Amino acid sequence: MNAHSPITADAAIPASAEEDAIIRFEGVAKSFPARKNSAAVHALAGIDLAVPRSSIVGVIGRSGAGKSTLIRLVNGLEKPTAGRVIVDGTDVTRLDERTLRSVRRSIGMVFQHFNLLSSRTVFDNVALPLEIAGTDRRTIEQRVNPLLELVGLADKRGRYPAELSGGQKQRVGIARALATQPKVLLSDEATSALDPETTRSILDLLATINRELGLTILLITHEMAVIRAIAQRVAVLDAGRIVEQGDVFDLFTRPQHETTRSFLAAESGRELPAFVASQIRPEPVPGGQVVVRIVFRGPFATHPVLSQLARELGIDVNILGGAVDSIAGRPFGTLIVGLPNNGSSLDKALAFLKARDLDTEVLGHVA
Ligand SMILES: Nc1ncnc2c1ncn2[C@@H]1O[C@H](COP(=O)(O)OP(=O)(O)OP(=O)(O)O)[C@@H](O)[C@H]1O
Repeated sequence: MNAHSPITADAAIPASAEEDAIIRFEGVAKSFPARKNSAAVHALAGIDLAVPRSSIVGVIGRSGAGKSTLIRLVNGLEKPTAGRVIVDGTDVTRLDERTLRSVRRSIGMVFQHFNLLSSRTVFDNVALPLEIAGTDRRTIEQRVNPLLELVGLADKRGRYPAELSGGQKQRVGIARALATQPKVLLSDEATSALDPETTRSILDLLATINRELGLTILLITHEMAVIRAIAQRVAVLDAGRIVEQGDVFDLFTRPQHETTRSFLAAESGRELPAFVASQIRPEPVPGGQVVVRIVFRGPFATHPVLSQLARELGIDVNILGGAVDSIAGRPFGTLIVGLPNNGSSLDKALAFLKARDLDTEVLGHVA
């Protein structure tokens, strides 16, 4: 996959035009017309996004960024004002309602609030899309029972939604989304209503489904932790535009856009330790230290670079905080260090780190 690139809407280039994309947004815009008491809303503009077949792609954005609108364009619940949305070779923006209904069967969807029918059992909720499609009872039994096994609810087939926990309800929602054997699964904040532990188990289930069934998943979320847990690629949506997109590891370790950085602020090691945050200031402090964030990627994450720096350049390095972690199975570390506030030592230290392919960022100054 390509490294990520910050893009402006006007110069937007598909992340990976040559890849086998099962979903492709091409120059998509969506505006909602003005109404009596409200101005027109430009919900999306200049969207170019490719979702490779069998991948998990996340779209992250704040409330109102346009996430729901974007996902509703895939199953034709919204029509774009400009551009095309291609799903498995079909431009879904040009279909009549009847053809769209059949295409929707190849697109499963899971929702934040599960959207189960309270008067139907677990089995009958999962069977519903098959009944609507006119599937015979025997085939329904053959399809639904393994799906209940897959989501771990075989023993709950006769229960009603009110008798289930949030996590179990979402498992029913996932089984129902898979009933018509879709090519694509859309997830609209599927874990936002769940506690962290249940979130983890639902994300694990989605990852298993992706791996075992090869099902492509496009998910929208406002949480970086969700992206980090299961996505391979990510697009950051801000006020209707994709401001940055790419490989999850690259985006987490080399965020380019301010919005991405703010989403990452609470991620491990990026947050300044409280005692530094309370003292840090933008202007140099005479005789003080410069606070620098160093990001270690890949093999350098475990090298003793700082002790080399201290030894070879004779510069004191004061470690203020940090963490070593892994994203998508690749190690990376973040260290917050204090370096002497003296021009030549600082320049030498930054050049030393750059020569070892480490990213540095001057965050401010402390006494
Ligand atoms: N049917 C509609 N008519 C008018 N404006 C709409 C409509 N649907 C969405 N919008 C507007 O489009 C913008 C994007 O909304 P959208 O629901 O896609 O954002 P979102 O990122 O999903 O937000 P949230 O996380 O709060 O659900 C918002 O300003 C919203 O008010």
